[in-house]
Order: sequence, then structure tokens, then C-alpha cells
Amino acid sequence: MSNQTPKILYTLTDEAPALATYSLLPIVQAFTKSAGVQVETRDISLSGRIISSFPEYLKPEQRINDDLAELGQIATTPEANIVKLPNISASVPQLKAAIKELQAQGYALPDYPEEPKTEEEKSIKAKYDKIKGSAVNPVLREGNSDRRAPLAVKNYAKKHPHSMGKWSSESKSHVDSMSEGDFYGSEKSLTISAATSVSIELVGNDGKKEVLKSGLKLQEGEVIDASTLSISALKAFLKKAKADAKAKGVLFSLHMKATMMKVSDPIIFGHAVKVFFEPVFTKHAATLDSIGVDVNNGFGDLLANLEKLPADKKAEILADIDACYADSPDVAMVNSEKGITNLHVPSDVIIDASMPAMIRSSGQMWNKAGKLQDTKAVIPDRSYAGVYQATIDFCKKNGAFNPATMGSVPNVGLMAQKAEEYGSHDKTFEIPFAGTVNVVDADGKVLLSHQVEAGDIWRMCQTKDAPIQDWVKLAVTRARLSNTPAVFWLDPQRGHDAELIKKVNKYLPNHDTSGLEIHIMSPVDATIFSCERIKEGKDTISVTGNVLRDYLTDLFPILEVGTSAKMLSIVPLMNGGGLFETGAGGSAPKHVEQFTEEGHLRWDSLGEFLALAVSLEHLGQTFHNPEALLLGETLDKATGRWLEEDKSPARVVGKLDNRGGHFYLAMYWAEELAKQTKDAALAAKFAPLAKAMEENEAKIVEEYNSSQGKPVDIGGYYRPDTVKTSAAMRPSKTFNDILAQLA
Ligand SMILES: NC(=O)C1=CN([C@@H]2O[C@H](COP(=O)(O)OP(=O)(O)OC[C@H]3O[C@@H](n4cnc5c(N)ncnc54)[C@H](OP(=O)(O)O)[C@@H]3O)[C@@H](O)[C@H]2O)C=CC1
Ligand SMILES: O=C(O)CCC(=O)C(=O)O
Ligand SMILES: [Mg+2]
Repeated sequence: MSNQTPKILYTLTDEAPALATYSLLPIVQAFTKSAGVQVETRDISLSGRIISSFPEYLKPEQRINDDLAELGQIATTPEANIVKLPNISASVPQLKAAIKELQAQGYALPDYPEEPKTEEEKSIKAKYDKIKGSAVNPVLREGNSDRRAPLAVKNYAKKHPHSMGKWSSESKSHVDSMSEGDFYGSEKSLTISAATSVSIELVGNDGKKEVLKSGLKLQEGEVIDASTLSISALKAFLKKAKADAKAKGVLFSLHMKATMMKVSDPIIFGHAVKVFFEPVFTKHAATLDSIGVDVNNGFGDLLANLEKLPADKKAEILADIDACYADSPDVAMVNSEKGITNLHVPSDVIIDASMPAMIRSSGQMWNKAGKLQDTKAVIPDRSYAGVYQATIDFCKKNGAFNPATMGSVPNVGLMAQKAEEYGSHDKTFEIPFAGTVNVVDADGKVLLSHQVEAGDIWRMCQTKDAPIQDWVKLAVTRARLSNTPAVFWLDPQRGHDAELIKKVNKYLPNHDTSGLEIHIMSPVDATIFSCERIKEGKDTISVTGNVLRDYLTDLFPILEVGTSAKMLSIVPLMNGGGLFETGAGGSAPKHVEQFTEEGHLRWDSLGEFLALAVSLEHLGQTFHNPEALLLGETLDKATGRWLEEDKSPARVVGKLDNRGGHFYLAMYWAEELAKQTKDAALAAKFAPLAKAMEENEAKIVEEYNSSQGKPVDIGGYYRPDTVKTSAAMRPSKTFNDILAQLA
């Protein structure tokens, strides 16, 4: 491998991180090129993925490579070195908006066929559905997850604690979940003793049989589980939750993961919308059906479709909606000025980020008057909801956490090879008729079985053995390296977790655990244990499955350091390569809105800096490349200084933003390279650059800051115009000229 060109693949994504890339990548490429390291880009943006899926509809010059497929393949090779920025996991409304924008830009793409009739439409829908939801991360994540706040980041947070809402023991905020009929209550699981192939069959109460899936290959040692959610129980629960929110005078707020759980959660979301607006749906059922309303895409879909109706009919329905609002608890708002509620679009409120944000704000969310108010967080399934209730209880009892003193909860997450719920989409079904769902093996033996009613959701998950072994090893390695207690968050009451507990107990003895503190606790107990420790300033590693990996790596970072953007997020790929994710958060659509309205980008690129440093280190080690190692080391030092000197972007216009922050990183990085003594040639190359930046610091900052305060046109949202965006993101001519000297 050492005679191949060392190469980092840097991903082009969406929204705020994509904007930031326009400013940061030229710096990175200039620096790395000078040291003989190549940084190439791969387009995995939503628009890029759409364009590359429909070459036959496009002019030859519009066609682009399927970079995601290429990266997915590379991720399984030892030389993989990928820096992955957050991307949009598109809900249907986002997908449609992106298609519309691309069509307007001259791409003759087909519309998204909501109800496909012809074979062609079915094939178009299948292609779009592959792009929908979380379609990138599962492809690239050929390894487990190691997410933590580096020491420099914790120290920065302690020195500059972010604001944290106070907690009162009187708070009425709480989590509400089903008490029966959910996935949690119905989960069954087993470990496969010999490789086989299974099918999933629905046998109707009348004997009718439908094969839902066949030929699903299972490996020896693989854990499978299946569970079902009863729709009648869900509806009854939602109805009760709505009435209870009204009785208690708290906001009603639904928290799902409709992006990642792209089959099950939009259905649950749709039921919540229908239950909340029940009188409207009952009275206008036929009309709403005739205009093609699909509330799995949110209440916004209903509002958009009303445009198809004559004015008087539309007014009648709108009046009934108003009457329904008047009779209901207030709904938590995404944007109170624009009247957008949490029920409008399923991708606006995503549980991993939304619950911690609520907990950071005293357990409150925004009401329609734009004021914070106590909230009922509706999380129908019980599997993980208890973690949030336990955190809320902890804050009610002990007051808010103190970022200046609190400890840390890093995470080791089981994620590889589409583990657990996050790989269940192709085995999730909305049941067409009442009966029994059976998972049947190659010998015709029924492995798992559930009674279901029409409309229920049934799903099966897989967790392969090799990733489990790797996860246990990673947990022990992290516990050893950081000398920190590690807790496996596994619930013996759950079928799947019970199987995993057996595996953990089987594989832990393969490692030297002497002197390490390792526990297995249910998620609720683990939450209490970890919260008590962080309050005392102590660290505790959470070792979790895939969903809690996602939830906890927003929850604790948001409480500890204000945002999960500051996380180091490493995916040691199982075949030896490295995937370096930038932060643990998403693509921050709110930041784009602020940028286009007032020219200030508050996106914090710290996650990119951290990821790039470990990517360079990995590259240096894999290819025995001292220049890459040196670039990584100096970047790490520069990042440390960047934090010490507090060059993080401000939230408000007129002050240093993302772009000015990049300039400071470049200056510190050049200074570190000029200062080091391992490579005199590199030092000589970077010394004049550092000097030029130092001498022009004030002028450069002025050029950045004075570009703010006015609307910015980037010529597109999902596919911005590259020339316009580059100009907007690189407004300092002085800095651009200095950087050009490196070329
Ligand atoms: N790894 C990935 O690819 C991920 C992708 N996503 C996708 O991202 C989109 C948005 O998801 P959402 O749930 O809103 O979560 P986000 O993490 O994008 O946003 C939540 C909030 O977190 C803060 N934030 C996140 N990243 C940064 C950063 N680098 N700098 C400063 N603040 C930051 C912002 O808060 P503030 O308002 O305080 O500035 C932001 O509004 C969706 O399409 C989702 O599917 C989500 C998670 C991970
Ligand atoms: O892929 C996605 O949709 C979200 C991923 C995510 O939230 C995470 O990994 O933290
Ligand atoms: Mg997440």
C-alpha cells in the first residue's frame, strides 16, 4: 500500500456543511498539496445522488458518476480514507423540493411518482426511494462508531460554558410513551446457529399467504429480532396523549426519526397527524383522499394539497382546522413566525437533536406565541424513550447540568453492516391484512412469529456477529486507553438486548479487562448512573447499540459542549480503512437560512478540523507518509489554539463567522508548520505564508466581516451555483491571494 498515492476523499454534501466546504476545502487542498497529500472530492449531496441516478433522462454533459456507490465500495478496502460531512437524509417533501429545483435548473428529471401505476413509474419511484431518508450513512459505515469530545474541546467548554436553561422541580415537561402494543413490548429475538436463508411470510387469518420478503441470507452467529407496533394501540395512545397535554397545559410535541427510520416512522408520524386533526380527517375524508393528501409526509402535505381545491372548499377545511387547533393542546413550533408546527414536516424535528435541545432549554419548546413552554414529548415506542425521561427526572431533581464542571459521556456504538433498527428498512412492512407474520428458515422452521392486524407495522432487524465482536473490542480498547469506566446499555427485558448480553459476556473474556470497570445496565439505569457521574465531573463511556449511539451522541455533547458539532467521530472500518465523520450532528438547515438572509454563517467547522487531523494521521500511518503525519499533528495544534483563542463562529451577524474562523485556522496551521523542526523544507514553505497572514490579519478579518449584513444569492438550495457560492464563501481577496501563493 505504501507505493500508492496517499489520498483523502472529502465528501461534498448539503446545506451548511456544504457551504462551509467552499471556504475550507481550498485551504485544505492548498496545504496538503504542498506536502504531497492528495485530497479529492466526492459528491454525495442529495442533488448529486438524484442526478447520478437518472443518466438516461439527462444530457450527456449533465450526467455525473454515482460517487456514493464508489465510496461504499472503497469503504470496504484497507486504503479507504474518507472524510464524511453531514448530509441531508431526505424526507419526501425535501426530495420533491430538490427534484423541482433541479428541473428548474434544466435537468429533465422525472417527478416523484407518489402512486406509481406503470412499470416505468414504479422503477422511477424505486430509484427515488433509494435516495430517500438516511441513504448515505448506512452505505459508508462499514465499521463501528467511536464518538467523543477531545480534551481540548472539553476544556474549551469548561472555560467558555454555553448557556444552559435552568431546571425547576416544578417543570411539567415529560416524555409520554405507549404502555403496550409497541415494538418494545413485542420484540422477539434469537441467534442464528448455522447459516441459512429466511423468508418473511404473512399468513392471513383466512389462510391467504403473502411472501413479504424471500431469500434473506443470514450468517452463523447473527442476531435477528422482530417486533410489531399495533396501530390501534398507537392511535389510542396518541388520542390519550393529546387529551393529557391539553389537561396539563403543556405543548404537544412528537419526536421521531422519520429520516433514518424511513419506512416505519413516517407511518407513525402520519397517524399522529390524523389523530391530532381527527375532526378534519373524519369530516373531509373523501375530499382529502381525492386530492391525494398523504400525511405520512406531514400536515404540510395536507396544506399544500388544499391548493387544488376550489376556494370555498379550501376555506371550509381551513376553518375546520382552526376549530381543531382551538380545541386542542398547543403544538410545539418549528417556526412560530411562519406558523410551522412540529407536525408539518417529518424531517423538521428529529429526535436525536430535538430532545437534547429541549432538555438544554429547561425542558421547554417554542409555542405559537414564540415563547418557551413546558412540553409533553411524545415518543410512542418505549425502547429508548426512558433515557430521556430519566434525564428529565435527573434535571428536575438536581437542576440543570453545569457545562463548566460536568464530566463527559463518550460513546462506542454498534453500527457496522447496517446493524439493528437502522438497517431494518428493507424488512419493515405496513401489514396489508390481519394474520400472522412468520420468519421461516430454509428448512421451513418458523423462527419468529407475531399476530398482526391490518395497518400494523412489523419489522425485522439483523446484527451480524463480526461487528458485535469488533464493538466489544472497541469498547475495551477505549476503556483502556482513556482509563474510563464503560457501561453497556442493554435491557435484559428486551429480546434483542438479551441476546446481545450473552454475546458481550462471551466476547469480553477474549480481552484483557483487568483493572477496568465494565458494567451492563438497562438504558434507564445507565442514564442515571452516567448522569450522576457527569454531575460530579466524572467520565463514563456509553457502549450502545445503533439507535442509542445516535441519540446519546447528540444528547450528551449538546449538554456538555453546546453542540454535537464539536465531536470527534471516528469509524474504524472493519477492513482497516478509516471513515472520519465531522461532528455528530446534521446539516443545520437553519444556518443556511441565516446565511442567505444576512450573510452570516454560524456553522462551526470544528468537527471538520478534528476529522481531518485524524484522517491525516491515519493516512500517515497507513502509507508510512511522514508529511501526512506532520500535517495532522500541526493541524491538531492549530485546532487547539483556535479553541484557546476562541475563534469559533459567533451566532449573530457582524462578528466572526465560519469563514473568518477558517482564516484563523489557516494562519495557526501555517504557523505550526513553519515552527516545527521535523521537516525543514515544509517549514520554509509555510513561513512566508504564516507571515503574510499575520501581517494582514486585521485587513482580512475586516474583509470577512464587512461582507456580512446583507442577503446572499447562492443560486440554489439543494444545488447551489458553484461560482456564486464560491464568491460568497471566499469574500477576502487578500486571504485568497495569500493562499494562492502556495500553489
Ligand atoms: N451525519 C449526518 O449525515 C447527519 C445528517 N442529519 C441530517 O441533517 C438535517 C438536519 O437535521 P437536524 O435534526 O435539524 O439536526 P442538525 O444537527 O443539523 O441541527 C440541529 C442544530 O444543531 C446545531 N448544529 C449542528 N451542527 C452544527 C455546527 N456544525 N455548528 C453549529 N451548530 C450546529 C444547530 O443549532 P443552533 O440553531 O443552535 O445553531 C442546528 O440548528 C436532516 O436532513 C438530517 O437528516 C442529521 C444528523 C446527522
Ligand atoms: O443518517 C442519518 O439520517 C442521521 C445520522 C445521525 O443522526 C447520526 O449518525 O448521528
Ligand atoms: Mg444523530
